[in-house]
Amino acid sequence: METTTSALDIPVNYILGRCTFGNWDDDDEPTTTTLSVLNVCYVVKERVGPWWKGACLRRIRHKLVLRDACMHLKSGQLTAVLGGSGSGKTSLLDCIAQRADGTVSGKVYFNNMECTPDIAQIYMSYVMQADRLLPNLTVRETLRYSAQLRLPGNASNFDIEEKVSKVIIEMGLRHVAESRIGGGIVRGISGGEKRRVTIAIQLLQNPKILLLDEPTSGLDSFTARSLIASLQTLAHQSGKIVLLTIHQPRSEIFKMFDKVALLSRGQMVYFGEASQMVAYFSQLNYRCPTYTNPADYFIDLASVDRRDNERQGETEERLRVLVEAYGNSMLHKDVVYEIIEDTMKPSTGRQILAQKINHFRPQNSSFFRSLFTLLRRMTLNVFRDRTSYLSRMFLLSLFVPFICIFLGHLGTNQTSVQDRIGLLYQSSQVPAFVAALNAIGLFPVLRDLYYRECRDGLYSATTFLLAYLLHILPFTIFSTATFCSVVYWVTGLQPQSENFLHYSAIILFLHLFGEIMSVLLMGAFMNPALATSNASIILSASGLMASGFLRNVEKMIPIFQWAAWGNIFKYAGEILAANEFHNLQLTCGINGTFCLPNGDSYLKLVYPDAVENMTRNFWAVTGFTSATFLCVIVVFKIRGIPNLS
Ligand SMILES: Nc1ncnc2c1ncn2[C@@H]1O[C@H](COP(=O)(O)OP(=O)(O)OP(=O)(O)O)[C@@H](O)[C@H]1O
Repeated sequence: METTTSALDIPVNYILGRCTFGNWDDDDEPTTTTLSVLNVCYVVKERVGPWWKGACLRRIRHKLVLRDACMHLKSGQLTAVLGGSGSGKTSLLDCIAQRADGTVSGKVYFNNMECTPDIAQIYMSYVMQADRLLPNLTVRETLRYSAQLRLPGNASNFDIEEKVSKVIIEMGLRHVAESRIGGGIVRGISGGEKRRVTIAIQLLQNPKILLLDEPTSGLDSFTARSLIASLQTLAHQSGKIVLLTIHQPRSEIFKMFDKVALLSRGQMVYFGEASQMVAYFSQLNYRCPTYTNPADYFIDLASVDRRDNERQGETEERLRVLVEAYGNSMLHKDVVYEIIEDTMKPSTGRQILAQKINHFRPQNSSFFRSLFTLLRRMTLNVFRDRTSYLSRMFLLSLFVPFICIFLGHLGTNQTSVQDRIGLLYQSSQVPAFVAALNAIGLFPVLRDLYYRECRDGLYSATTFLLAYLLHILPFTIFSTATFCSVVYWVTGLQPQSENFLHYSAIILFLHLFGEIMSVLLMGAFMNPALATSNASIILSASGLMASGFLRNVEKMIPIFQWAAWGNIFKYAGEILAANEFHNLQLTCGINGTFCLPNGDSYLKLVYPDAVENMTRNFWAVTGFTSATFLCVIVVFKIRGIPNLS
């Protein structure tokens, strides 16, 4: 294999090595990486005005978030982006990682080659502010599943275990490797350890560049210091570029930075060696007082004081002078000169790199491998969560005693007709509702993890949703079987096994439909509470309008009749009615009042063609459930991946 080093400073065998068995980890290959940011400007659109005016009527305001940001970073450096709240730190990382929502101009170069989303996905890892981890897995399991999703398909189990153990040691997680992550209800590892797990996940891919947004937020100062020390070691020993944003670093942390970028309202006030910062500002007559943390002093210096107009004017003028001074400084000119000089170099390796890029995306690990990894991870997560597990298995069964006690054995007299209708109505509604409730408890955390991993390019919406559907299927089948077995036989519905199977199949489909509908709404709305209320309204309105148990559909106004054709409950209702009332013998009273001699007379009145349409209706129910699942995939694809912090 060729071992020449391209002009991009990436050995060709590094690229090729990723697809060779056992050689996907390039730790032993010394490479110099550069990351250059040249005159990056970032503009976002904001809609102004009350929401009820809608997207079209609200005025659009363009906001300049970053202006002419320039940075030149080399491997082995730990760089911090400092600045007050809203100064553009996160936006700068978003632009570098090619994840910005708005319009970006200027250039970002990776090893002197213009950075594209493909390059960013392969060589950069982005640790967002929030830890999105499954609470019921241990640290090692979390990393193992992540490795299976991230590493190339030819990585063996041994390779994966080795890599996982390595990052566990690297991030100082050995003592909690077998502990659960934990969450809001179950206590698990500490906040600092969760941050380390999140970083460790990104390190699995052995990125050349590690971007971290506020890695120390929410941590006490000791934990924050030890985390930054680990990142410093990572940069210095592994030769990575580590770029992080940080709020109020204590002075010991400040000393660990090799370089610092200071931002104020999207403009650079300083970019250079951390050790030169005090001298630079002293020469501008802003001397950091003795015994003052330089980071605090510089962040204050770069912030606008908005307490009153006078102070705002003063601080804005000071910032204008500082920005101008930095723009005219040799420090800035050297950075720009260095970037331009580097990018002018001939780069024969670019085409090779460009050709290879498509082959080494993480999602190129096979569809089935991703699907089974997700399936195993989701199943383990639900098995470990006692509440979710019990609720999935037995929540539907909780309704059984109520139904059985309330209705008892139905018999065949005239009043049993109404009891049957009530039972069938409840049978169609309850499973769908219970499924929606189960989804609300479990899906949001999986969805947020999907958003993060999908943004990292690990798998698609289809793989995720298919894995979700497959992992709930055994629970859905079990809880339906338990519910139907008791309700059906205790209440004494038609005793033939064929009828029981028809009844159970419809309950299974409705149970599944409720879950899929709920997932669809959680794809459309970020807020799970909003999704739940919408799911409840849709399911009750559908059952009310289309099932025919509360009101004969034929007697409704035409618009409702047409709408019923597009509703799964119409077909499910017809099947349940035909299944129960066809060939059912009823007894009449002795006082000669109106009497239905058998179930078919009831069907003739309310569901005239239900028996003939059984097969068609079964196909319709199957089709509706499948089509709703396809709609979920479409909704997730259209909605895209929100830029979660
Ligand atoms: N997509 C967007 N839509 C609207 N405004 C945005 C968007 N992205 C960034 N901004 C605005 O740009 C400014 C900088 O945001 P950014 O999140 O980068 O700041 P920050 O320095 O990271 O702040 P903090 O330290 O508080 O997280 C803010 O005023 C923010 O509201």
